[in-house]
Amino acid sequence: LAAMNPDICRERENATFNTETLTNMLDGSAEKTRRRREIESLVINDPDFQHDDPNFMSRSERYDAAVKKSSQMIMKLRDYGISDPEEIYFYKRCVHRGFSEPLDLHLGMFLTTLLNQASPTQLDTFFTPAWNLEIVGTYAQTELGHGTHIRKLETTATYDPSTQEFVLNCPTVSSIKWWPGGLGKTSNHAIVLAQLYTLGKCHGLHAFIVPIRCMKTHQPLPGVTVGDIGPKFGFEEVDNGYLKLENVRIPRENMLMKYAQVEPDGSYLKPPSDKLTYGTMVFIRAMIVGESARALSKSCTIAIRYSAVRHQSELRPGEPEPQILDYQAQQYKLFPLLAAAYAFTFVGQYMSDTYHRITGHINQGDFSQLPELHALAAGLKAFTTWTANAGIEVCRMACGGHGYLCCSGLPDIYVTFTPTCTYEGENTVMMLQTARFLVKCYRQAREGQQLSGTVSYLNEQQRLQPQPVSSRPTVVNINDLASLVEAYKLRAAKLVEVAAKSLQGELQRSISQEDAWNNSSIELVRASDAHCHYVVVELFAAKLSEISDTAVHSVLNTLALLYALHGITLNSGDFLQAGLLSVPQLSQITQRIKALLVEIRPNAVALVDSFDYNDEMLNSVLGRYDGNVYESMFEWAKRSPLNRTEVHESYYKYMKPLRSKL
Ligand SMILES: CCCCCCCC/C=C\CCCCCCCCCCCCC/C=C/C(=O)SCCNC(=O)CCNC(=O)[C@H](O)C(C)(C)COP(=O)(O)OP(=O)(O)OC[C@H]1O[C@@H](n2cnc3c(N)ncnc32)[C@H](O)[C@@H]1OP(=O)(O)O
Ligand SMILES: Cc1cc2nc3c(=O)[nH]c(=O)nc-3n(C[C@H](O)[C@H](O)[C@H](O)COP(=O)(O)OP(=O)(O)OC[C@H]3O[C@@H](n4cnc5c(N)ncnc54)[C@H](O)[C@@H]3O)c2cc1C
Repeated sequence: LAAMNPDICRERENATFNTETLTNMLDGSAEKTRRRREIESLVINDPDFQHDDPNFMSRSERYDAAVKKSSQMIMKLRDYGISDPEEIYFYKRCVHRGFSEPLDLHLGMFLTTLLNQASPTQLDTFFTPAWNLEIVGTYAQTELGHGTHIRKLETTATYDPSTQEFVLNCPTVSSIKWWPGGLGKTSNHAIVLAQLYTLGKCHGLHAFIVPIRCMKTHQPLPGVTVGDIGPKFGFEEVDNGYLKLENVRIPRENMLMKYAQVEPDGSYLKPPSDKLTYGTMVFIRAMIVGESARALSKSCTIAIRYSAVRHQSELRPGEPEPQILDYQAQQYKLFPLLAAAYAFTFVGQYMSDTYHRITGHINQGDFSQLPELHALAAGLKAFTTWTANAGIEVCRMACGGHGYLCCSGLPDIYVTFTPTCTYEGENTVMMLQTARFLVKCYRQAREGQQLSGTVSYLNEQQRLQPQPVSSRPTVVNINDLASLVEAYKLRAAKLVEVAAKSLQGELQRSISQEDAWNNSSIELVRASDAHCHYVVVELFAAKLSEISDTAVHSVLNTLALLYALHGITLNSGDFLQAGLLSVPQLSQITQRIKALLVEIRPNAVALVDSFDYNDEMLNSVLGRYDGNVYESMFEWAKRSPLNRTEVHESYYKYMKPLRSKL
């Protein structure tokens, strides 16, 4: 066993707080940490889950290995009696080392849609076989022609009362289902989103359980054309697929009927809200917020540990080369991202709690908070994925050339994470959904309604009327987190107002509501962004009040200040324009940020250690806990398939003959 790298040892010795205390806080409690580690070690010590490096495998081999692991995973979850969704998720993440896998859509969307949208009778019929993996399903909504504007999806489900069946059709090329994970080769069923026609009338999108492959032979059923859509930017383990349905008949009982129903005679019963069909997307959007935190915290772990062991260039003449983590510019790249990773972890927990709380009410028949849940999940999904996506790339470049190697782990994190900006609702489109809610709330507040929840600040609009900057006291105290939260809130209020006024101005030019909306999109997206930024800063600050350990409190307070101040510098125009900040304060903020970087520096490694990614999960030579990066990089390179023979066959085939010809 190689000794621990001395630099990284020193970093750990210099930390001012106990990493285990912080890990427990991130997990929720010491018991939760213990259980998570227990589950992870079940996987790590399991010989069935030892695997070849996917970087040295073809796509087909990678898919094969992933299906093998997924199948074993299902058996083992059963054997160990792990059935809590959160614990399944820990286990799954560890088995697949953070990669997406062929059963994701089955576990994340097929089962969830069943649970939320099937009637009790349908649950009896479908849930147990799906839980036992006899039924393997996916969520087939997107078509070649439409991903975003789902009201225009073209797949139809037409009810035939004579046989009490639905007849499903993809009538055009653009109506072919395209993208669903696990659809190409793995699934034998799909939840298909289709336009429901009954008694000659279209009732919009509804969800149907459609068998697509024979349960015995796994061959596609008659009328079903199904396959893999081909290699992608990443997601190599996943068989994202296409599906064309031609006169495929399914029983009436296969339409999910918890809310909307079609009676045997074809009459249609409306759901209490037609947005309930979109519920699974809200669930995954809420989950993605936590994924942003994970992707960013992993990337920071790799880049910060590596920066602690990497020495480069000369800082002071005659002295040894410093750790690259000592460069202010390096700290300025990484520490705000570290702060964001912490912020998003707390926001992810909040989003998950909020989802479960409001879904609880929905299940009791109270739909009043659905619009806020939708707006929050959509906005925070977009806000956090955009930041994390850009942040992963910053971390990669902060590792210099070695960050470009697959063994750094960073390319895989990036290609696996980046589609979260697109799937489950393209980010710009999601920001515009949040803006729609904000503008509505703004108008309600103007009409005198009292708003509650995350938008309650819009109640204070009278107080926020524009005043000349000079006549108004400067709002921000840059050393006080509560004051920074207030500034973010006022910025959000201001930008919501700017967006609402833009709409109003456009409408006064007597153009249509829709054109006014399109002509105000830039303001609308900015308003949502400011709203989400406020929510994140507010939640980070609120989290601090729950921390009793003074050492941990102190270091997280520093991170929260850095997160808030750095966000102000990135958006200084907004704060200046709104009169929330003065020009001299901007340079004070820069000075304050520099001081915060210095404060964080001795704790940087401990702060990433606290995320508690074991080496198997991190899968990065640069992010290794022991810091022995060069040795393991050399070992990894030796295993490259090109090195299997000393002389590659291409030499004999092309180079050698060429030489004799010249
Ligand atoms: C024993 C216990 C068992 C437990 C088992 C539990 C199961 C789990 C088990 C284990 C857990 C393990 C976990 C496994 C991990 C799994 C990992 C999962 C990985 C997932 C990978 C995902 C891959 C990707 C999938 C996809 O991408 S699916 C497709 C997603 N597609 C979209 O998101 C489409 C985006 N478009 C839209 O959402 C909409 O069309 C729109 C653009 C938002 C709306 O357009 P518009 O035309 O305006 O819509 P309208 O219909 O007119 O509605 C306007 C109106 O509605 C409101 N609205 C809109 N959306 C919603 C919503 N979702 N909810 C509520 N309200 C909504 C909108 O605000 C408007 O309201 P107003 O009119 O009032 O203003
Ligand atoms: C890896 C991956 C996995 C996926 N898995 C699934 C799955 O399992 N099941 C499934 O059903 N789907 C899946 N999808 C599809 C995914 O949900 C869609 O790609 C996504 O919803 C975006 O839709 P789109 O591709 O039609 O983009 P488009 O809507 O065509 O977006 C293109 C551009 O147009 C802009 N735009 C579109 N509408 C508006 C608007 N109203 N206002 C302003 N700008 C607009 C967007 O901002 C974007 O810049 C997956 C996609 C990927 C990449």
